[in-house]
Amino acid sequence: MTDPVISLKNATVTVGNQTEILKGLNLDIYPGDFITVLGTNGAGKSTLFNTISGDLELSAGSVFHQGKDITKVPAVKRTSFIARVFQDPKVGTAPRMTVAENLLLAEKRGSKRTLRNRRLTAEKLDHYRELTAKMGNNLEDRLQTAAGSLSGGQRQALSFLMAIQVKPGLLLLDEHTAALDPKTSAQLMDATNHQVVDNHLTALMITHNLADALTYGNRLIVLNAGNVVLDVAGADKDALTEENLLEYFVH
Ligand SMILES: Nc1ncnc2c1ncn2[C@@H]1O[C@H](COP(=O)(O)OP(=O)(O)OP(=O)(O)O)[C@@H](O)[C@H]1O
Repeated sequence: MTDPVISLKNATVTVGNQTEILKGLNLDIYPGDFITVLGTNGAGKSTLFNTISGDLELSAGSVFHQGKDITKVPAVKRTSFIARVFQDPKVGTAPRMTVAENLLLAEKRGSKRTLRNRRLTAEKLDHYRELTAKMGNNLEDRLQTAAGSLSGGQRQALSFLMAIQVKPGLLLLDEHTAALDPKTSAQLMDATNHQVVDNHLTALMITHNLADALTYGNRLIVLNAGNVVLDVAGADKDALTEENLLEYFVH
């Protein structure tokens, strides 16, 4: 069987007065997995992402990347293979730079982010126009607009494109459509799905939207009190209903 992209073994995070917020969690993420992640507030979803990205150290257990132990590898080094999109449209883009400049900046994942010695050629602009047009929200007409002047939906679409500009080994989507109005959110979700599927990305997506969790992805996990309480894929996932899922939402 193929090696997992990321493996968490007995991942444990303890804070303050011995409070465990991840409790010996085990999870194997395989190439091409698109996993929707559900769970009550405080279940440990963001903590899970923080341990994968390296922003939070494990108190016990290990993280492996393609079989290599990366438990002690800092977040900054993991950006060469892990990309993340956050809930807040303001995070992830440089507000004073144009959309095109932001995309140019994102072309070198993991290395120092500078525009020195890099130029926006006509060829690049054509490529960015094509890329942004796929997001379905007229971002392609705003390539020369400062990111800070975009609508929330356009800015989030830009953050998303920047995250996948260089294909990441793993894409972490941290409620990336939650701050948007329902129509914009649905539209970005649809574009996200196309990009993940068409580019064979491996992705985890935290959402509180049960319908989205059921509709998208090949696999679904539910976290509760710092552990995975449901992990289903394929036909088992397809057979799930929102009522089934609610049974796992216990405080
Ligand atoms: N650095 C920290 N110190 C103390 N407690 C923390 C810390 N980080 C998270 N927690 C606690 O750990 C639990 C899990 O938090 P986490 O943010 O991972 O939950 P979540 O599932 O992402 O929740 P939400 O859906 O509200 O975003 C919560 O009870 C939270 O208050």
